[in-house]
Amino acid sequence: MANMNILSKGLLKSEALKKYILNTSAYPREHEQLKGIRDATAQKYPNLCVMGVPVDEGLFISMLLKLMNAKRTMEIGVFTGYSLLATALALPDDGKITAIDTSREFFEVGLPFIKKAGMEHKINFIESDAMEVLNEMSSNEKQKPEFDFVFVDADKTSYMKYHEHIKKLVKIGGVVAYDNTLWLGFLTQEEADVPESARASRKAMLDFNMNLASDPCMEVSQVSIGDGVTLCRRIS
Ligand SMILES: C[S@@+](CC[C@H](N)C(=O)[O-])C[C@H]1O[C@@H](n2cnc3c(N)ncnc32)[C@H](O)[C@@H]1O
Repeated sequence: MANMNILSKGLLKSEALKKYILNTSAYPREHEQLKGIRDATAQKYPNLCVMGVPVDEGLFISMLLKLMNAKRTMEIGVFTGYSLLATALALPDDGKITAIDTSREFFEVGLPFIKKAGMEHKINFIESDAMEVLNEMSSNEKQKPEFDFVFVDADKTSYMKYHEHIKKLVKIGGVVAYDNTLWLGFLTQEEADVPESARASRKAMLDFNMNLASDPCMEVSQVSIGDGVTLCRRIS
């Protein structure tokens, strides 16, 4: 019973801390057009708006990109463009983002805010299944792109397949960031306690995390921000 109390206090504290971080350092620093995307998404897709990266994660990605001097990036899983615009704002004026999503409709919700921020010229949006684009890029031996940074935030069951391609497309010293690697906290629960709709992704994420932990090509750091972001720096 005593242990339960400590545990529940810990969880409550962590929710309170999350709010504290958002209110103190994240919301006040959110770019006006990013807030525009967040509000427009909540209005248009009230049940899906949690798909966008949270504000503190957007700031984290922005900081990382600037520290790396990233110029050429790829994003898999754009939705309405929150992380995409956070990335575009962090890149230099001649920076370029290859942005892939199966839905142009989602992307178009955020596009007016991307335009207002003056960032459209940095973005090449491709409406496609990500595997098709990755297959094509990987098979083009003559002009294989070399990305400084790749952000992956699409279907969780495909992360392992994406990784096999991306690790050859990111340059040595470049970084791949995988979102949702804590998968809503379900990873540490028994499968029977997890809603059926989340089980396939939970299993895929458990396998993916295990696989990354022993990937000799990557230095790995799993960061507990948002729903978990795993940073992989290519070392060979
Ligand atoms: C979690 S949302 C991305 C959120 C986004 N990063 C943001 O900050 O708003 C996942 C997106 O992945 C896209 N997606 C799912 N499966 C995909 C696939 N196989 N190829 C490309 N995009 C995919 C969905 O259409 C959806 O927009």
